[in-house]
Amino acid sequence: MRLVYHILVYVITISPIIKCHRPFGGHFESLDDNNLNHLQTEPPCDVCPRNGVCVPKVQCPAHVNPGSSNPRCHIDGQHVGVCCCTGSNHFEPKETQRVAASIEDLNSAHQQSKKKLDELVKRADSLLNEKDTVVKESDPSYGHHMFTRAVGSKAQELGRIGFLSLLLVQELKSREAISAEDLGSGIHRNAEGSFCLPPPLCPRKPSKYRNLDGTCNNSKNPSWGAIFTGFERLLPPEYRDGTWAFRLSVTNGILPNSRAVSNAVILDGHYPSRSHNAMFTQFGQFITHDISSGVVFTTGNDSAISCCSKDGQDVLPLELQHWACAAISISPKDPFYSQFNRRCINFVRGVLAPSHDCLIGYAKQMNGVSHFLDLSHIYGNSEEKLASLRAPGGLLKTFDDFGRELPPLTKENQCLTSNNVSPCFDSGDNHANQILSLTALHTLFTREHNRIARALYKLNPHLDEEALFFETRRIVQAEFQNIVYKEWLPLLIGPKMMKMFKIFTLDGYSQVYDPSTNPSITAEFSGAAMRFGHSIVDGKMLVFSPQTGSVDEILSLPETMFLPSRLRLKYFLDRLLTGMCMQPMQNVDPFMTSALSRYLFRGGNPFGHDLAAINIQRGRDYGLRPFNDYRVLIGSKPFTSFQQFPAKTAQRLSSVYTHPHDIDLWVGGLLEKPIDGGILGATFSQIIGDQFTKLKKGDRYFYEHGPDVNPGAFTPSQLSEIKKVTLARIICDNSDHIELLTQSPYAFLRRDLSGNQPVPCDSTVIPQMDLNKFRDL
Ligand code: HEM
Ligand SMILES: [Ca+2]
Repeated sequence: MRLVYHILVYVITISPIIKCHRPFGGHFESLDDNNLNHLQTEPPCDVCPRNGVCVPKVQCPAHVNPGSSNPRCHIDGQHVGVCCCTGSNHFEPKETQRVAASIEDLNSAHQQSKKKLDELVKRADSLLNEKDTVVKESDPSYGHHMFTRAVGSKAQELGRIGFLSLLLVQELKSREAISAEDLGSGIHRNAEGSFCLPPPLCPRKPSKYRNLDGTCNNSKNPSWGAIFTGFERLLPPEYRDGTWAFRLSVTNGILPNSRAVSNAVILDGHYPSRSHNAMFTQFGQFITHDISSGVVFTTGNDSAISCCSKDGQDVLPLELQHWACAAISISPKDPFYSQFNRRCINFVRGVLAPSHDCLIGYAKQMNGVSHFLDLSHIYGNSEEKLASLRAPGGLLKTFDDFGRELPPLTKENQCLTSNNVSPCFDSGDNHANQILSLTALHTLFTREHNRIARALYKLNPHLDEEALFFETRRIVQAEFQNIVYKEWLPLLIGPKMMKMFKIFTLDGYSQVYDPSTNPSITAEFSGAAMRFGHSIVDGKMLVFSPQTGSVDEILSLPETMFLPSRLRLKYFLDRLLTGMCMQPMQNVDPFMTSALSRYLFRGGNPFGHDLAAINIQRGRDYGLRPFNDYRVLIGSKPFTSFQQFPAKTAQRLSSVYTHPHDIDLWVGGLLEKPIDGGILGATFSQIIGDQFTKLKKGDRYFYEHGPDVNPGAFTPSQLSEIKKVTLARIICDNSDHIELLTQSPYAFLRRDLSGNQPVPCDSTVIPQMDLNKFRDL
């Protein structure tokens, strides 16, 4: 119990109060917060001038601009931040209006860009007749396609409009009708409406339940957080041309090849965590799938674009490449792929989102799910999808496998094999089959919905089916948010960050809803920071029988991808859940299992994809700035010499990168030492802390917000019941109870930690929510 107690105390401890000694000016001893190396010489002070608000540095990007003066301050009298008057804007507001392009320029550029798009589409369609331009289903790249495609055709349709906006910007830029600063700030008024979308129509009286697609959450900005909108940015992108082209090295040459960086810096290794378990890892991916899903371009007939030829033996010649191709070439000396004669990793660029506000600028990549934590991967993002998932009685459809409820079956091509014996499961996002442990979480939350719906019906027989379904959804969404903020996130970023971002879960309603906070996922979060998760995946999956007390199976990861049929075995779910809670997570470090860096989605092949190379390339696709820029954003020092890294790391980095300033964000973030009480370095911690702050402050329907702001608010007594729910309770209530009859109370920590030994599921140590508080809804 003692170790768990310490970890939890960690999570809720208040760090010592830093006193504000003097007003601005003068010197002070460095307040090195373990990893928050503050650079300025100003002492912090409690009161911000010019009505500024004291925020963590990551939330005030304008502070990095030359000439900006954001004095340091104490957040809550305890943590060091900066006084901010610019919010999440990248630039200080200008006193003079910028000169916009003339209407004539805009109109003619508009015509030109439409013509260009037509030509590009025609050319792309004609490529379909050529050999090797579409990915074969047997190729590892096909698994990647299955993972990055959106539900339905709307993403690609809207992506065309987003792409048209980009062509317009590029045309304006070639005419010098748009300034670099306009591109950087991403704002420039559009001339004609067809580039942008009408705002979503919202009822005057807001609904008690969130919209499925995330629209109408914010009454002034109803598209904020909606599906198919763009990722926002902490810092403006770094594109070579200011719009979409991959960035260059500081030396003006091209950046090192993404596969070469993966080979040199991201190694395979086994470094198990002493505290966190594989359930923590899996829940991270489950959270990700709710809030972030980049979509990549497909061909006109929605097939997977291939940028490689002859089964990956080469990169396609330029004249045969789709405009969205950014293939990663592989060196003939590659230590792994060379033995299979592979010289090319397929890579297709992310779809661009059209804007809702008719403002254009640099490319913004599209999110293919609602940005909010609303279990959209369970319920879907549209009426049609939800209709296909619903069953009578306020329930979600399930597949009754001899009395065991599994997610419903799908005939869509989402698995490597699919027939009556080897089922393939449906979900809100079509990604549930990616890995068995993910399918297990989909199973738990689908069952939780049905468990609550049945119980609510007994308490509220008057409720019609519609109300029963949506009341249940509201409760399950709240349980999920509670687990994310109360259990999972503190174990990720640690108590200091939770405190600094003010996202601790306290009793009662929270008072932090802020209608000026845009909840959207940032490109930095999606394209790099949250991908820390790829480093904590173990190449093996433990299946453990609690009944016999022995390991039942150790599955190698590739065997668990898009092959969910094991879940049909009577004992499997209980044994898998037990194994996930027992097995350690891998540490966050520059090590990644070769199951992801060499064998990803291998199917029947002796090799697979390299997820590390893909992450690096995706960061460049998204225009993420170098790692150093984000270090400066959070108040840490940039790296100016490779010698500042440990010797071996320095040698690996310098074998590929020309200068430390070129290091990609995902790579650099994994190299940082974890901060106190957390498992991530300072840069990833702050990018992720900022994101989860936005997802709370900018979500009107957040479960803790009270009736003054939240149309779906719970009563105080209902809220305190929801706050009792832990993942351990969800596991206990929804496993098969064939072998899993006990569970560790802290489901994200290893079962072998003292104090976390399994207790019977009806033990009060794993509290239950009293649904009686939901009578008379
Ligand atoms: C076996 C486990 C996993 C596999 C096979 C996997 C695979 C993938 C793949 C193929 C992509 C798309 C890459 C691209 O084209 O850019 C992706 C994206 C991503 N993954 Fe994972 N992943 C796994 C686990 C995780 C975990 C544990 C986390 C977090 C804790 C995570 C976070 C992310 C994020 C944030 C993205 C970007 C999502 C987006 O497109 O917006 N993944 N992953
Ligand atoms: Ca969502």
